[in-house]
Amino acid sequence: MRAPRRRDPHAAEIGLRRVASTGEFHIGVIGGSGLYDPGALDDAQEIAVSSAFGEASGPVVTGRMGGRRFTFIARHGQGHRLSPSHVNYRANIDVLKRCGVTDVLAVSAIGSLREEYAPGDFVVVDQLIDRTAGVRERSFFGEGIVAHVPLADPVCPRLSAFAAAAADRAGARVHRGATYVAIEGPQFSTRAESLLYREWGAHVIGMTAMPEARLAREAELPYALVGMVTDYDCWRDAGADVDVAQILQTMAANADTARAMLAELGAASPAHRDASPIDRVLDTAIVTARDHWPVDAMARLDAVAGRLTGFFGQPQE
Ligand SMILES: CSC[C@H]1O[C@H](OP(=O)(O)O)[C@H](O)[C@@H]1O
Ligand SMILES: Nc1ncnc2[nH]cnc12
Repeated sequence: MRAPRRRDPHAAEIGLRRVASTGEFHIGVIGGSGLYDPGALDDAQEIAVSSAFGEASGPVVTGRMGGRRFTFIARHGQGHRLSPSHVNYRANIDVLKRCGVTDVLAVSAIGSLREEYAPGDFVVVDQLIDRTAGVRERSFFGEGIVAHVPLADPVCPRLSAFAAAAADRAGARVHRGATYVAIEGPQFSTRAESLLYREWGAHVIGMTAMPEARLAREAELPYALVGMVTDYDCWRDAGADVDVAQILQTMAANADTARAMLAELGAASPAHRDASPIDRVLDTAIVTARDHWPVDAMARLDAVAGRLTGFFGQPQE
């Protein structure tokens, strides 16, 4: 599906500050490798939204499915131009927050580190191990305003349960609960690394969930990750080691099921969702004394932490 491209009359407004929340459940979808569009959205609009954190991966597409609002961004950009190390994760999350999303569902291609997670299966991840190299921007905070959010449980159990049920209804074989190890890439792992991650207890592997999940948490957005297994990485004695052709072929075969999952999610989600503790995680995370918050940092955080900083120094709460 190609949504009509247009400059929304409110785009400048959206680029400046987060859209006032209507209290409506609004799902932001980050589409990974092989999922460059969300499927048919009612009243689809493509909007270029600017971010205080640089260039997002591309414009968002916003519209409705099953009555629910979805806003979609392709993680690697249209045409898959951005490597996992070059995705601007901060800008993507900032842009989704500016669009008023209440929750973020990431959809990713993943390798399997376990025999029972077979190519084509969907895996709803519940834990993350970060093996990225530390070069990706992993926090919105630190330049003038310091915050330490809790990340013990990096995904939202409610959104994960909604997504798992939707994937079931879309006809996928679904595994609930798995530990995802995020590597820097862009190369795939060595055999020794793959075997080591299995010993660590990881079940699946990818290159993008970190720092995405960290940033969603800082932006007070409940985050869930549905992985689609594309390969067995390189730990098995039998079978071929992972390569991109294998991944893209499996993704091509499963992208329609992923879109069906989104449609099912829209059809079954409540119009309004109950509050989540993640919605207010910054209440107890910011350590910098309020009278030391620099105005420029407050302006940059107007979407991510707008609930606390307000717009250009005017606190909203
Ligand atoms: C194209 S193969 C490797 C690539 O696929 C996964 O991307 P995403 O998580 O965005 O679906 C993996 O993390 C790598 O970035
Ligand atoms: N084996 C693998 N390693 C890292 N990222 C992946 N994405 C899909 N398969 C992968």
